[in-house]
Amino acid sequence: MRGIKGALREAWAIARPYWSSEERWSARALLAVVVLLNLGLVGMNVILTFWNRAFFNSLQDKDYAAFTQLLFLGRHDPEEGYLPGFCIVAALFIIVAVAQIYLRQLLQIRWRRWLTARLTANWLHARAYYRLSLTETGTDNPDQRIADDVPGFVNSTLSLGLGLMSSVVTLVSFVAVLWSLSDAVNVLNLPIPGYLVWVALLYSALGTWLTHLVGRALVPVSFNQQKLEANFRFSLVRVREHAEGIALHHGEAGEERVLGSRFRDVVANWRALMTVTKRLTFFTSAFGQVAIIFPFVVAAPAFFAGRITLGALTQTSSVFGQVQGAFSWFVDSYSAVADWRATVQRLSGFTRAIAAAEAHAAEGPRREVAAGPALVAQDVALSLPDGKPLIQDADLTVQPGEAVVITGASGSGKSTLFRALAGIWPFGRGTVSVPQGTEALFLPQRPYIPEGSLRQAVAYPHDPSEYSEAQLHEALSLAGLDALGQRLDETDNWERRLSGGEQQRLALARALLQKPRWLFLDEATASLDPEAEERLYGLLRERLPGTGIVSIAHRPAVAKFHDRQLRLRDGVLAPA
Ligand SMILES: Nc1ncnc2c1ncn2[C@@H]1O[C@H](COP(=O)(O)OP(=O)(O)OP(=O)(O)O)[C@@H](O)[C@H]1O
Repeated sequence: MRGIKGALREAWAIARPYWSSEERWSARALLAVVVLLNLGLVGMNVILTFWNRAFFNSLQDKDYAAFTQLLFLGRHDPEEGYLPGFCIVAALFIIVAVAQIYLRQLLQIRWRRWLTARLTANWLHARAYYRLSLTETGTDNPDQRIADDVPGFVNSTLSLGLGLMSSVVTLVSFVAVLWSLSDAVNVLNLPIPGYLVWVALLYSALGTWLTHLVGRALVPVSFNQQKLEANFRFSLVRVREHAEGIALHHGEAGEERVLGSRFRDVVANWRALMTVTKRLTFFTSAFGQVAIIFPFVVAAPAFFAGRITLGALTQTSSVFGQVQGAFSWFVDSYSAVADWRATVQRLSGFTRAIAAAEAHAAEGPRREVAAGPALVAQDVALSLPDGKPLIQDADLTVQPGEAVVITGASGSGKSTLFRALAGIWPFGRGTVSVPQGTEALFLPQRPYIPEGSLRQAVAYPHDPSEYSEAQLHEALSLAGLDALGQRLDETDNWERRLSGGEQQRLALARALLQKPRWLFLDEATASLDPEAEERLYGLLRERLPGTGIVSIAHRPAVAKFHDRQLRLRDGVLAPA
């Protein structure tokens, strides 16, 4: 119970912002209409049981006029009052059922749209996505949280909420009807008030309890099935993503073994699922069969004694069915509730992690506007996500047009310093001051190539329309990618299509095109052959004479294109 209370509180925390957002009035109005339509459906079900009674009475009485009236336009009975015809109720039922589902889906997509936009914005805002990728505190797959858990949360919250409401309303209204029918049906001539209600509730309670006993084994087994299927899919995806590595190692047999073992788990669990489902179906179908006849058996003595009509007998049966259906909703929904709780937990963990990342957003070396023309990093001390110090108070000043190379052993923290200079490393302190209005471009070892056309990839993150055709061609040609000049508008998975060296050339073309005032290169030419590396460094210096360059490089040949050389050793940045 406490678990449910906690889940409700967490769910409310996720849901509340939408229901009090700028869309609140349309959302609330839509929800109100959906609720009313739901209640309308329950109401029509009640009317249908009375209709059912009058209809069977007309059959028993061989009253053809009543029979046709009840089929079409309806009938006024001095005792029963007005009852609409079946055609009218059925038409109304169809319209309400369609409108209810349509508007509910509309509400679902609107809520999902709002929540997705908000979560995506928060995730991207203040670089929470980057901090989360560095620390990974229980937020394993943000993509899954946004793409799967948001619709899962919205859909199950609405369906469980509306299901609960209509089951309660159905239960209450049909119990009232059943109570009114109970007067004429009693045991051994002893009048027991609400006799049928007690029988129905006992029968439903017994049935749902037994269903629960038999069916509860299904929850962990089907949960496991989902997990095992996901593991199998994950292994398949790994083969696709690491196709080259596997092919180079001739690792097919090993992969087949892993895939086989994962799939054997899927099959074994499926067998368990089959066994539980078989047991459950035995029980539920037996119970379902008994349920058809049980209310007739209970009410039949009153019918044969002439105390109730055939219509009252069939009405008793259908009301009984409704009470039982509404009652069993509570038990049938427990696996849906368990899924919903898991979704709520994942989403609220994700939102908490984003909030924590946002709260720490101001941490790490500060970015400031420099007073002079130089780029200045001052007292930059960096640590790892776990707080372990990596670099002690580093200072670096780069004048416009000056080129500095930083070397250091592998793992000494060069890339981390590069991230700090870019202003994205969130662990540490110090300041990085960049002259006002100047642009800095950071090229890591593996350049980021966005989805889309090659034109967009070269201009990234700028709009390609900012550059002329000639400028784009020239930049590609200088970087040694002449052939790609003809394919500027081709949309492809360029990251996979281009070789490692070509991707680095593309990144250098970006620098030659965008002519930033500050250029940072972290092993950005490491995949090029030494001649190409030298030629491109020469070009950068020649074509971007006013640009301050900071390179991180291992190869000594690169050093000659720089004015100064620094070395990072034991956390200290000092002249080499
Ligand atoms: N997100 C992280 N979480 C934990 N440790 C990290 C993280 N990022 C980097 N490190 C650690 O920080 C140290 C410095 O890493 P960094 O990538 O800056 O080294 P580097 O000098 O650029 O090395 P290389 O020359 O091999 O590229 C390494 O020991 C690395 O394992």
